[in-house]
Amino acid sequence: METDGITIPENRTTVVPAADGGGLARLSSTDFAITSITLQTLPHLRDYLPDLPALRNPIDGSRFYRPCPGFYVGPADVVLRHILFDLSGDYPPSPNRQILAYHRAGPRQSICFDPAVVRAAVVTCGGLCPGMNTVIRELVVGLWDLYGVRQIYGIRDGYRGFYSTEPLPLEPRVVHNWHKRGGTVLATSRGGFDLDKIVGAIEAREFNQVYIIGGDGTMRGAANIFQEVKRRKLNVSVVGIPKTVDNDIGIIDRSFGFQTAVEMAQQAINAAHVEAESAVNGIGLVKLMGRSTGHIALHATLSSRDVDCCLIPENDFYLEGKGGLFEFLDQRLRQNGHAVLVVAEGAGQDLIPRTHKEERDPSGNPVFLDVGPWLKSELKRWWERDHPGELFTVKYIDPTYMIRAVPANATDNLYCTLLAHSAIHGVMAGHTGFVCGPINGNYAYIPVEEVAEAGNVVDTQDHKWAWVRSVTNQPDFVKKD
Ligand SMILES: Nc1ncnc2c1ncn2[C@@H]1O[C@H](COP(=O)(O)OP(=O)(O)OP(=O)(O)O)[C@@H](O)[C@H]1O
Ligand SMILES: O=P(O)(O)OC[C@H]1O[C@](O)(CO)[C@@H](O)[C@@H]1O
Ligand SMILES: [Mg+2]
Repeated sequence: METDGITIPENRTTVVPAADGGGLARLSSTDFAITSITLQTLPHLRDYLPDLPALRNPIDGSRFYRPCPGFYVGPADVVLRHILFDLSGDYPPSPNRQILAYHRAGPRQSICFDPAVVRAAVVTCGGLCPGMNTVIRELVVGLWDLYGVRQIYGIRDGYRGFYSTEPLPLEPRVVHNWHKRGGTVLATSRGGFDLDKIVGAIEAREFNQVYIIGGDGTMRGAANIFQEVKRRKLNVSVVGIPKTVDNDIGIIDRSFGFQTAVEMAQQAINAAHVEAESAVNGIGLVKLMGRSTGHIALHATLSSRDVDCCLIPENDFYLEGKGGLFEFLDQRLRQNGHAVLVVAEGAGQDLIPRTHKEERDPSGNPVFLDVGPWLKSELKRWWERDHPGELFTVKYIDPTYMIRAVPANATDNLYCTLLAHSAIHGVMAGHTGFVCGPINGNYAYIPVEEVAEAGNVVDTQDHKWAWVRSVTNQPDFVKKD
């Protein structure tokens, strides 16, 4: 790849000889050596429109600050996918000790878009997540202030809004206090993805920058839009900004809004704890979001310390018999007089009797059976059967949308700002078909197709889950014969 006159090898192996004393190659005096770094290809509009101009970044002439040395990020600046290595073994598992790298996010000295002709569109898709309005706000203010872009539009109602609604003109005056509001002012929806109509509308409205805020489903849609835009050879940059309260998007460190949701979940857990502690044989049961992943439940459990057992979709559990949930709760109630259970909404799905056919939402996601009320009634049934006449209370709390329909906390707001700015810089430089996000704390550009395919589930074999088990001392729910 040729960028700004520097040739960078992408998607192929740069062999760094592991010679004695060989700097980067030799990490220690053991036999471990990184033999190569593979830089992921980052799509660029010039891949199919070779004659695009190279313009000076207008930040150079900013009235407010002078870019200092090192301000601009060059094509040789990379972020490594892994920073943890087992020098004696095989972690991370990679053929021939290849290390994956991504282009670093940030302002580029040379850009491809004349700000005067930029027509930017911003859309939000999928479920709500704290911080969506902050990202929209920062996209608008960043494009306006950093680059002098004046034509910025909000697409209402998610993907379907491209072809079914009028774009909403946005400017700093309009969005200035949006970061204080939960939800998305642009509104969002599931389903309604019609590739032809969406790209047709992008062409008809003459948008040349498309900022797509959404989760894993949205990123799969963004990958399709990017491919179709490329097939039509349109001068349109497409960027994904990963959003999901469930934290189920892979490669990036975490998604924005997740920390806020975990913080909100504490209120429910605290209430469940107070209720359980104040009752005779009290159980506090809290159901938390997490369609197919238990990240919210796991992090809420770790930060609370009041939780006795955390049930997640990635770790099957059972109720009856040795090593089961009831036996464990029996011990806890005898020891402490109360117990707190946190269950992720996707947990225990194969234990709940199904009375009707599996449903799907308009995006095709499964609609789950409600684990909370089922578990509550199972707990009552168990107690009445095994401890007839003894006092017992289950207080069930389902905060559902309360953990995601709030404004982002300070950490997430900062994160949203950095994401928006990263997206703008990459797009203005002509990159397309990418997602921006932090990898090991540093912001990178990742091909959207890679993000669309990479999920993020809780790894029950890693240290974090072991940590949960050491905090709760809950059973592993592995049946022993
Ligand atoms: N494979 C796909 N191809 C094209 N579009 C898709 C695909 N999957 C989902 N979409 C579209 O992406 C949008 C959002 O998808 P979805 O409802 O699954 O939410 P999400 O982006 O995963 O966010 P979250 O899970 O955090 O709520 C919807 O408009 C949906 O139609
Ligand atoms: O917004 P809806 O369609 O009710 O969907 C709720 C789902 O959205 C999420 O918040 C994010 O995917 C899940 O945790 C939850 O299952
Ligand atoms: Mg999703």
